[in-house]
Order: sequence, then structure tokens, then C-alpha cells
Amino acid sequence: LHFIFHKKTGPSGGALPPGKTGWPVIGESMDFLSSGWKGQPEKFFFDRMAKYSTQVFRTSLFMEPAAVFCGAAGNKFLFSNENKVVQVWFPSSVNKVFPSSTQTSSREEATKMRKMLPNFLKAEALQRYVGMMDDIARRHFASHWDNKEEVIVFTLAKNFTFWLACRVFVSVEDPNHVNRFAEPFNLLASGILTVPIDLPGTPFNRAIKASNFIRKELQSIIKQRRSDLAEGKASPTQDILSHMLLTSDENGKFMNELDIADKILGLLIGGHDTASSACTFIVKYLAELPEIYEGVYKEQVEIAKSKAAGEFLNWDDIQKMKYSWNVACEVLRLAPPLQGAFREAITDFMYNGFSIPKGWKLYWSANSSHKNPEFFPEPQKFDPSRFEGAGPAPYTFVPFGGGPRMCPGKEYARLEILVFMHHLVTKFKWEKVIPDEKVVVNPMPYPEKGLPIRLHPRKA
Ligand code: HEM
Repeated sequence: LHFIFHKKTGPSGGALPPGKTGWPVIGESMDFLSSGWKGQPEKFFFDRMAKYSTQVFRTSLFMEPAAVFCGAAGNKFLFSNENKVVQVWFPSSVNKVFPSSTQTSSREEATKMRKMLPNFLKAEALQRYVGMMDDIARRHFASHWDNKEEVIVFTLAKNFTFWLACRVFVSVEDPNHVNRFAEPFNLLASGILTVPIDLPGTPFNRAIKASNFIRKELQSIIKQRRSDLAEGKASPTQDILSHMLLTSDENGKFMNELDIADKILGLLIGGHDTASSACTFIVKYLAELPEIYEGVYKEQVEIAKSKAAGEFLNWDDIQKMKYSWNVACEVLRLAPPLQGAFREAITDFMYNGFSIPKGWKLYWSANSSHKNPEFFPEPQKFDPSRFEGAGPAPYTFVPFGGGPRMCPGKEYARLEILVFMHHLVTKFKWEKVIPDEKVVVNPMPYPEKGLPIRLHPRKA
């Protein structure tokens, strides 16, 4: 045991990065997770950066030896060495929640998904979704915000982004249908990145059950679509589901229903929880910073005034929302929905004078650059002007990751967030019900009580 946990030299002969590997088996996973639960996800990283190295430190996470690569240099190294010295890696909890990924691997599944997505998620393709997003936003605000004195923002933001994802990815728009699997999605999302103990009552166990339930629902949607396509009742280009059903791989093989269900499941998770966290923190910061709210309001009301009654937002309107997007970016800097992600070393290599052994898991952390005064002076200060002009230096602002694995949903997320902001500020002013509500990160950041706010409708 002493040899395994206290070995200091790597295979390339150099010293292993400084750090400690914590408890046998669970390593430092609990410290890593609990700094998020306590609302200080950056603490795990900054404590160790101060103690060991600002560049790279050693730890042990999710039962694996790991190194955390810090700051812009760490991000740059991991993002630009994809498939050369590192490749994507998911903790075993992720593999177990997605059964088709255990037949191949979540890495291969992610690669297949990656190839398929640009057709749908590139800017040109997304232009046609702006009106649809606006339509869903109108209906969402009409049924959940209008005529309400108080609302719980996080619940509503999830409702909006989930409804939208169901509409855009699988053409499901009936709110009752959408609501049936909204709660299982919450259970799934909060159990994916946990210690994988599959016993009744554990978050991991609940996530597996939820994923089985959702998969069944999705399979029945897929079956229905297959027959609708055969009978000409559905369009081959109507959404990502039709595309998945009709596209074969290079060997002419089509995906089976379970495979498609898992891909859609991944998209629905990736595509709604992240954006709902972002929308929630936008509401929080705008409540706390009236002058920022006024700036966003001014921009959005100009756009609203330029529209005919009932006319939907379009791509050109989105391009005018420059200040609003800078505000959203500052929110993504301070409260990144994804804290970072793992890679795996596919070969032994040296980094910054330290030896990294093949097989080690490597982690990049958004906060290690976002909250670092070296890259963002007065990092806790909310300042959207950081994004004016050329914006932050390369590899310092990474809410969507970077390199070949950069989030393919970035543009989609930008659209849905801006459409949400448009309706929010043109309709309401608001204040927080709990002035100093705690923030929790599990695995996305959210205010502990969901951010209750009091609404004050704006005069038209
Ligand atoms: C504010 C919203 C979002 C944030 C902050 C975000 C963040 C990220 C980050 C950081 C990664 C890269 C992880 C890595 O380095 O391995 C990623 C990957 C991914 N994101 Fe997003 N995302 C958002 C919205 C979306 C949306 C709306 C979709 C789908 C429409 C989406 C789909 C994906 C997928 C499929 C991947 C995996 C890509 C791969 O494995 O190559 N994301 N996202």
C-alpha cells in the first residue's frame, strides 16, 4: 500500500506531480465533491494549487490516480493534445448509467455522437430554430411566470430548457408528455457523477432507475417515429431523431433503438441542465446588480420595439444582443455549469517537468482560470466589459471547454439563453426572496432553495 500510494517517481523517470492521493480507494473524491456541495467548487483546486503547484497537482478521484492541470496552460495542453497524448474519459458511474456505452465504451459513443451533431448544431442550421425557441419561450412565460407574484427560478429554467430540448431534438412539445420525464431527468443528472454505489436509496441507484425509465419512454417515441417515417407522416429532416433513424455509418449499419435512445438521453441531459443552471444564475446576478439589469433591458427593449406584434425573434435579432451575451458570459465565468472534465493519458509523458504515467486520469477545471486573478483581475467582481473587444486571453475562459471536444451545443446554448433573457427582462423586474441564499454544486451549480424571486411585471 505504501508503494502504491506514496510512489513519487513516474515511468518517464521524472518526479510525479506534487500532491496527495488521500484515502485508499476513494482517494480525494469526497473532498472534490464536497467542496461543490459546500458551494465552493474552486476551493478544492485553489487549496492544492497554493500548497503544491499552480500548474499541475496529483490526486486520486473516482478510484483512479489523477492529475489536475491548472490555469490557461493546463487547459491549452489538454485541449490541444486530444488523441495525441490524451483522450476523453468518463468515471465508471457514467458508463453504468448508459448501458449501450458498456457494450462499446462511452468514449466511442461520444465520438459517434460528435460526428453526427454538427449538422444540427452549427450556426447555419440553428437559424431556423430561433423562431421555434421564441415560441416555446412565450408559451413557457405565459404559463409559468405571467400573473405570478413569486416563482422558483431554477425549477422554471429547467422546465424551459427541457421543453425546448424535447421540442428541438425529438419534436415532443406537449407539456404533459414533457413533464412525465422531467423529474426522472433530475434524478439522473444528480446521480451521474457520484461514487458508484448501487444500493437502494443511493443517488447512483436512483440515477440508474431513472435512466431505465427514460430509456423506455424514448424507445416508444422512437418506435412511433420509425413507423411515422415509413408512412410518410414524419419528415426525414424534422429533428435529430429522424436523422439518427435514417443515417447509417460508414459500413451501412443503422443504429438500433437502444443506441438511439442513449444518444438522445445524453443530448437531453447535456442540452438542458447546463443551460438551465446558466439561466438561473443570470436571474440571480441581474437581481443583485440593477445597473447590469438596466443595460440588458435597454438592449432587449430596443429589439422588442423593432418587432411587429406577434412577430418571432429571428437570427438578426440575436446578433444584436451583444451586451446581453457579454453579461451571460460573465455569468458563465463566475458560475460555470460544468466545472471541468476528465481525460486519460494514452501514453507516458512529461508536463512542466513532471512525469505523467499512461492510464492516469487528467482533469481540467474551469475555475482554475476563471477565478484566477492572473487572468481575470478582481475575479469575484461582475464585469461584463471583460468580454468586449478581443475578450479574455485564449484558454482562460472555457465554460464550453476547448479543442476538438469543445461543446458542440455552444451555439444552441447561446440562442436559448438569449431568448430566455429577452422575455425575462422585457416582462419583469424582480428581487430575491432569500438575499443570501447558498449556492450548491451537484454537479451543476444551483441556489440551494432554487432561487425564489418576487416578480414585478413591467408596464408594456
Ligand atoms: C450553457 C450551456 C452549456 C455548457 C456550459 C456546456 C459545457 C460543455 C463542456 C465544458 C463540454 C466539454 C467537456 C470536455 O471537455 O470533455 C461539453 C461537451 C458537450 N456538450 Fe455542452 N454545454 C452546454 C450546452 C450544451 C447543449 C445545449 C448541448 C446540446 C445541444 C450540449 C451537448 C454537448 C455534448 C454532446 C458534448 C460532448 C462532446 C464530445 O464528447 O465531444 N451542450 N459541454
